[in-house]
Amino acid sequence: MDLAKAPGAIPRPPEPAAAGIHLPTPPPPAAPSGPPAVRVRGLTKRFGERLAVAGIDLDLPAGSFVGLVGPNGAGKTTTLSMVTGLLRPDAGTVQVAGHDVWRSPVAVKGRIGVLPEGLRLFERLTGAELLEYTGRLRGLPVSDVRRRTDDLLAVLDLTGARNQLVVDYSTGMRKKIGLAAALIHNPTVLFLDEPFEGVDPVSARTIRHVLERYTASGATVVFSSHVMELVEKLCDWVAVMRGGRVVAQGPLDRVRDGRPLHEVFIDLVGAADRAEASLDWLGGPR
Ligand SMILES: Nc1ncnc2c1ncn2[C@@H]1O[C@H](COP(=O)(O)OP(=O)(O)OP(=O)(O)O)[C@@H](O)[C@H]1O
Repeated sequence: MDLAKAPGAIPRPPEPAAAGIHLPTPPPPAAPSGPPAVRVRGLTKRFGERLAVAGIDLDLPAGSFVGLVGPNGAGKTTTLSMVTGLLRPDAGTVQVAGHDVWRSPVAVKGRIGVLPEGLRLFERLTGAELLEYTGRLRGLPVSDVRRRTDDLLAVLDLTGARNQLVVDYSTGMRKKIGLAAALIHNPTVLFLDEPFEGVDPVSARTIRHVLERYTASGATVVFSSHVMELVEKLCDWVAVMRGGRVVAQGPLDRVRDGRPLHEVFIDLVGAADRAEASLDWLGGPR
């Protein structure tokens, strides 16, 4: 299949000199061989009184596998929605592959694939029809669309369900067909919000293989997750959010600093030992 060819692939830049948990606002990484996959400056979003994203800066190098992590309500989905042009920021700028998301939306949208949280699919199409429709919307020739549809369905183990209506797909199958739709135009940067949520281990492994193959071609994946083991296994770059701020970002090994990621995460997000507070009745006499 032609996913691995990635014509727009940008070579992976060297690691920046300094970034990690001891430097909450690290300097932007050097990117001598091209623009970073994502460059965010001062990105801000308020919902009423709530400051969901508080003026964050992010520099995600091209060619990396990026994990965006943080506790519930940290601002990950809001950030990804603004970075992918789905939600207008109150302030700040976002560039993807060197193009401003809000000034050049067409240039950006042609270069990205998105699997958003709570993805709505065209339920009354079959899996194959959904991919063919998406490919045609992306402006691909019919012959390419057919070939890519067959390839994606095969790699994602959906060939047997190609003529089944999407409404009848399971949660994991929906994630996989959504991923296929996000990949069909061979984007330069792929954004995935919780791609492994509700997915069984076999489907998760299939998705992982597809993503690893895709990044090996020089493309960039940015995904949000709560599963530190997965982030540790897949990612070479992480950004940690808490309360609408980026509290650490950089190469995984630099952020981890020799410790398991979940320990670093708990330190960074300041998890209090709340479970012991006031549940003395739980498990007591009934
Ligand atoms: N449409 C909205 N209207 C009002 N508040 C919102 C809206 N979307 C998000 N928020 C608030 O913004 C904050 C950040 O939410 P967001 O969904 O970005 O967090 P998250 O890190 O993705 O969380 P989770 O891991 O639980 O999915 C939360 O306090 C949330 O309640």
